[in-house]
Amino acid sequence: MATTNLSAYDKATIPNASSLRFGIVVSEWNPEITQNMRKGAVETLLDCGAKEENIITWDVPGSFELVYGCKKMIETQNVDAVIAVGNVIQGETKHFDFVCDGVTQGIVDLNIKYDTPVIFCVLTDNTKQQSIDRSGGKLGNKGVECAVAAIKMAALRQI
Ligand SMILES: Nc1c(NC[C@H](O)[C@H](O)[C@H](O)CO)[nH]c(=O)[nH]c1=O
Ligand SMILES: CC(=O)[C@@H](O)COP(=O)(O)O
Repeated sequence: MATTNLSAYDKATIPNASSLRFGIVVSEWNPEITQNMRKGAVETLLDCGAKEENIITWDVPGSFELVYGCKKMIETQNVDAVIAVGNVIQGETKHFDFVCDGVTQGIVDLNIKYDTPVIFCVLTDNTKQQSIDRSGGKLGNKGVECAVAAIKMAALRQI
């Protein structure tokens, strides 16, 4: 059963992001996918009131490096939330499993260790087409979904 549209959101249900700072850490693997998600995330943050100067974007080599990149973003950039953007596609070997497990557990650990939410914007797909469909294709854009999550979690952090 395919997922629902990832890009649907109701601004009336989203806090205003005008006072919030966001970090976005983007994997360079599969850039045609990750750049589309980054673009969707930035456009959504801006649409919900975020200021362009309050969105800091860094690149890392691959999804496995997202964990360290998000760690440094939290430690040095005074952000209210971080969006980790990556795309892992199954190849011939078990490497897919280890990368996915590593980035997943690493982001979980960051959410436990730091008081800054890290949003899991990592597509872990069987095929390239699945990734295309979820990064601005027929199923929407994961970056949009994760930008909304980042705003909501940043607002929760301020309680
Ligand atoms: N195959 C994919 C990778 N592999 C690279 C790792 O993420 C990592 O950079 C390397 O193992 C060095 O530590 N990364 C992705 O993001 N997507 C892939 O499909
Ligand atoms: C997720 C990966 O690292 C994978 O795309 C690499 O491909 P392979 O498993 O064929 O080496």
